[in-house]
Amino acid sequence: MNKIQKVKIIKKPRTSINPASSHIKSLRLRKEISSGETIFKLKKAWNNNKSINVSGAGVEVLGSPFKVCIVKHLVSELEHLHDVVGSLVEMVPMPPHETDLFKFCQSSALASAGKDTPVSALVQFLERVLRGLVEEVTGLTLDGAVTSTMSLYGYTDYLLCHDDRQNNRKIAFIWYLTENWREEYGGHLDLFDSKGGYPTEIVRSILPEENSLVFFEVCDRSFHQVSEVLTRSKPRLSVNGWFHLPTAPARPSPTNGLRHSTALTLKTPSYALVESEMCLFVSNEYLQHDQQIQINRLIEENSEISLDNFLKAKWADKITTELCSSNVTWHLRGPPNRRKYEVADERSLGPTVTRFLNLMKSQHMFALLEKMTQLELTSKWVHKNGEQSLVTPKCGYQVQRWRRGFYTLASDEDFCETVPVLDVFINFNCAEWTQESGGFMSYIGRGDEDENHPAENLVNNDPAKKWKCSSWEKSVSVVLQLDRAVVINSIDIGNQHSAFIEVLVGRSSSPDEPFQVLLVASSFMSPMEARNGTMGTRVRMFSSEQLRKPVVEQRWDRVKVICSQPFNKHVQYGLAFIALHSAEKIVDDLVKKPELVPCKDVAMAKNNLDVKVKRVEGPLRAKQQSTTTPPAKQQSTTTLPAKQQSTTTLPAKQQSTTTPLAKQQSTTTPLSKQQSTTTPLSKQQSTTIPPAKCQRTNENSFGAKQVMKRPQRKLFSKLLEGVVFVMSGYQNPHRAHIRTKALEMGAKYKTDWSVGCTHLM
Ligand SMILES: O=C(O)CCC(=O)C(=O)O
Ligand SMILES: [Fe+2]
Repeated sequence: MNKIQKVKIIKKPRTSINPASSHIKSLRLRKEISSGETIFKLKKAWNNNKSINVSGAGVEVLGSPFKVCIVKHLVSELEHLHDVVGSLVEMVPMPPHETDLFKFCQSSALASAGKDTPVSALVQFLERVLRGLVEEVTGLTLDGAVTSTMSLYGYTDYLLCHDDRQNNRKIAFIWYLTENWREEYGGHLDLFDSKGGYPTEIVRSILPEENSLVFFEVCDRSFHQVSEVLTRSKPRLSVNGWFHLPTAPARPSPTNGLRHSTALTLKTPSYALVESEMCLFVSNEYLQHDQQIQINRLIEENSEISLDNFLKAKWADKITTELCSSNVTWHLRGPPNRRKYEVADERSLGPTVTRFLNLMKSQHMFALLEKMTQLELTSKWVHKNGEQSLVTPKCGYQVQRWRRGFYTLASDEDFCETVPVLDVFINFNCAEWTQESGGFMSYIGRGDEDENHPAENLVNNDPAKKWKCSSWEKSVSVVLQLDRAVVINSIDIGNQHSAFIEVLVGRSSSPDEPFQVLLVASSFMSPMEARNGTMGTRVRMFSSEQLRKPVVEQRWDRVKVICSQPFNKHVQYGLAFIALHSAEKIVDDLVKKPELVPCKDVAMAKNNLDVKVKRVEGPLRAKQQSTTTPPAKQQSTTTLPAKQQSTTTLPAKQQSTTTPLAKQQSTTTPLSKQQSTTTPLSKQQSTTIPPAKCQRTNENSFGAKQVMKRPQRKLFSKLLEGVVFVMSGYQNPHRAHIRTKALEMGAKYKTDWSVGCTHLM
């Protein structure tokens, strides 16, 4: 039986537009730019870190805050440029992307477009003409290949402060393509000054004028951002990318994490306060035992909770008035590549706020939170190595003020890195807050794991790679395109924590016909296993008897796999592998180079999934941001340490609202390798942003969430306990090496697949 070399994922339908490459071929640099005299001046300034404005040629070089070159009217033929932009916008899908760092629409890498299309012609223009110009000005010899994408920033889109240092990028460029862009539309390219490796303030804002080009040297000072787009009238369009050095050694991307001390200083609770303060401030119902039990139950289930009217109205009002008073001194907190919001100087706070803060950091509040969460929040004697020590949880807090344009980037370092944390916050001055007002607090999972598990992994025969959803959704699906239609006689499926897997089939020749079920939804994990996270990597093999007749007797070239996990919301699930077998002979040549374009389902699912609150192996990350025009909003935040693991939540007795926002991934750089989808631009522009699980900014609502999970340590020799594996396709010595390692990790090895085997490697 031949193994069908799985798949390419459905390709975008051919557009009716004929290659408009002729337009692009006729794009020429405006001749004043490349005159010998201009280039000489620019080169000299660039090399000496000096600024020069060759105004006659419309070109400027900046020596600080880092080396930047700004070219106005890059190409001479504006009509041609309009044609090109028109074709590109129609041809290039630009799905929306959002992380804590950015929100915009972006195409996949333009270089992946087929030959003889307007896109490939544009890439050639970038690689030849633009690279030539950049090389002349900078004196660098650059790699022939450019990494480029098309980006579209709609209303309220932005890209926060970053330095572009990734993947050996040497020169970044942006070519702006929207006609008549005006100052009041926002979307400026802001350049930051820096000090000691940290961005400090914006020293230059560049208007993204049509047909202007900016390029700059990517270095540890190249901090820049795209300010929020403030117009609904048109999107900010650009082609942007990076040139690399030809033989730059591959080195890991700098983390850009620039470790910054946590915003909070941790303190032990105060014991001075009398308990009556608690009854004075906190609404009675939250002090009642049965309410606390109910709250605890909900926290156990969801790991977060929002308690409306946590404080008695009278006190909440007093606090609000004091916080809004002009007596309070607010300081902006940075650095801009990490956060931007204001923090109150404690000494300037009014008496009620101070009293309230004392309550929040008192042992009584710790005890109340302990009752609600069942986390260990009060001092405990701990026996360790025959000795007893008193462990006292600590808290850190801030009184923050948020307004339009403020943000924090997700970072575990905002919390203690090694200690689990309970995040607690209370909002003031946001009565009648609407969704339009923005300012949500969102909890997001690590996106970087998800980036490692794209659907492409299902076609790269690497057993270590899997396809996983990036955060929980009841079901996710992927469509695989085979090289030809065949009868599928049997299927092997390696599970990755899905409870059920269903396989459907279709034909590319009849795209409108619904998929037909080939393998009915089959159980891979019991509800108990799913909840406990055990036995999530079973392999099951389905013979033709287990596949549905008459479907199994017919030829199909599309395979849709639907995975679902209704029992455990906190697991990234998907497929480890799927192998389809056919008795028909498959022509090797056709199947060896599967082309993979993730289908819309995946891209959409990914977008949808990424925004959900999820719990993955690592700590959850937090994001706070305010992007629309709200009245000034105030938040106060208290973080308390915690110990146990728990999950997401909903409100106790009163309602808490979770409101849709947008998708977040926690990658720290704009996506340069996006999936392409079949969604035309016109559709995407009207795409509503996928829902996210966000904490609504409710007036006087109290929110709590455990944001870190302590990984359970396991002995190395037990890491693969319970795994019984067989190996296929590995040659010695690699084979022996893997086998030995797996055995050392507690797995059992079998030479052939048999009952009891759990993994096929
Ligand atoms: O569009 C711009 O002005 C800058 C884009 C950018 O910085 C990026 O994509 O990394
Ligand atoms: Fe950038």
